[in-house]
Amino acid sequence: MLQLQQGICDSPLSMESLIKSGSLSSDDKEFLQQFSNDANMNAVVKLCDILEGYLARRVAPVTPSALEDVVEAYDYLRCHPHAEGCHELVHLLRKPHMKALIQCHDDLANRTYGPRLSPVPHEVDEDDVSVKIVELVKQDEPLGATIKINERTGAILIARVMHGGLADRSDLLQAGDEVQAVNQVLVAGQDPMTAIRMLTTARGNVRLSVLPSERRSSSTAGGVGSVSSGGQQQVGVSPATVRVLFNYNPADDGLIPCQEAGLCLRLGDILQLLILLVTSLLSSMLSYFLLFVLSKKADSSGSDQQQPPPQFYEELGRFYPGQPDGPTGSPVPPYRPLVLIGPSGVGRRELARQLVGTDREHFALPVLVSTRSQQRPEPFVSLTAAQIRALAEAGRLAEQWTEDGGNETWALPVDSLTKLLRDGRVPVCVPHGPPPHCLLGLRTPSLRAFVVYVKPPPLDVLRETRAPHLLQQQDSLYDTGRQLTLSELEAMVIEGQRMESACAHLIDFTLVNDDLPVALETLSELAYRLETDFSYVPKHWL
Ligand SMILES: Nc1ncnc2c1ncn2[C@@H]1O[C@H](COP(=O)(O)OP(=O)(O)OP(=O)(O)O)[C@@H](O)[C@H]1O
Repeated sequence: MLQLQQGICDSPLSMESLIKSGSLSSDDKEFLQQFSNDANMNAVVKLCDILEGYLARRVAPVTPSALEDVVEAYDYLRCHPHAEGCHELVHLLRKPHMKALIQCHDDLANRTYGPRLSPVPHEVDEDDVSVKIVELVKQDEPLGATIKINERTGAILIARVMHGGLADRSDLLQAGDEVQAVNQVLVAGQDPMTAIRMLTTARGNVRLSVLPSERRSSSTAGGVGSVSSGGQQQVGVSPATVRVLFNYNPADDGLIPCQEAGLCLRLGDILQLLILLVTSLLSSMLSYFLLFVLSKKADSSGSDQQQPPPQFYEELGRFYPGQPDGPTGSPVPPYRPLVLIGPSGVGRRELARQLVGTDREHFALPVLVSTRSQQRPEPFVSLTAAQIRALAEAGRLAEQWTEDGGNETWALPVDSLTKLLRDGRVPVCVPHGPPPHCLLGLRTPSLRAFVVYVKPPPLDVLRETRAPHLLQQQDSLYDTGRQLTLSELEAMVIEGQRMESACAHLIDFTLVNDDLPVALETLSELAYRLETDFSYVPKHWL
């Protein structure tokens, strides 16, 4: 039907001339006459004209990275909740389908809906002699592979195979294969543009003569320490992301074989390990690195510190990856509870209270349960000891402790946190006990708590910022009910150092609490950014 309409649009006179020609019977002529006079038919033809005109127009995206701009605007508005009209916009931008729409825009603008390229290989083997004949059936779609020229030999090589493209689907071509001929026309030694032209213009059955790369056989052999024909040792480490648990500067290390090639590591950094082709120098560097890591492990295993299990990390998607497990089946925003740890008196409660005060619709202190019956400033739900015990036995408590000489049992129920998360709010928790124990029920795959270590500043800054006369002046501002003695400040610094080194593997962010308003602003920015940026979590949480 469309083709017929298109034919009519293309040649408006052809119908007329057909009717006038003597080749049609009178019935056919009458039918065509009625057909061409029909109002609906004319409307359809007009519609075709309009659509054709519209399709001929090129629509260009205003920006290729709308998501970035939106995230920036979202962050800004979240940190400035009092700006006029921002509330509604934040609410709108928070919606998962809004993100999907913007992401879709960017995908179209960047044409990322097509197949993705696999990484460029570093080396190509050239010693093979067996020729492989590959036959592909190619219509209008591209080959799905890029080629490059080996400058030394002039060989035309497959540089990359696009994921999901024709070459990839055929499973017959591999990065590193040398293309010798296309449809029996030799390309070896020719200008790569000629080869590209031949590959792009060829249609139907395309026959390629290729010298296979050895990469395929060596990579499928896999395994640690397999040796390829090039004499290079291939380490069978799959790409992995790990977290650095200690500071390391190669310049301070007298044992490293090549200091210039050493990596500066900072505690908490995320390292991505890729598959390596290891030359002898790199091999010795890697062995050194592994020995170094092992000796670090051995160093600390002598102490009473709890050893973290070896853990790989994974990127957590940003900006509403959306988990379809909301109460109504709708996606839940990817909020994570914020957990503040730190030595006693460092200001965790103060920061938590103030953060919640900046945006009560978004942040909340989780409701505790207790056997206590009288009220306290912080809200809690009174339960019997048996009820709390039942929750503990069912694994529904993130933390439990006693107060008043063991007379009162207190607990943080997991449900209190999940309820807030489901309501689209971020729970801000201040665990009662010391880490790492207090984090066991919070750093779980379902809660994925983000741990902020509130670090005391150096003693002189502590003395300055927590001086009694300052506290009195700031009473109204900070609601400070507690004055710390000098010995408490000293103990805070020592305890802070111990906690930081014992829990390094559990800390996601270190916040120095020197100036309270500055620390609060950093915490608030971090909390909002966490919702829009990538972050790393242990792989087994996902
Ligand atoms: N940066 C700061 N400058 C000045 N005073 C501060 C600062 N941070 C916290 N404070 C004050 O220090 C006191 C202790 O803070 P807070 O009660 O929050 O500590 P905490 O870490 O929760 O300790 P604990 O775990 O023992 O309850 C409070 O009076 C608080 O107002």
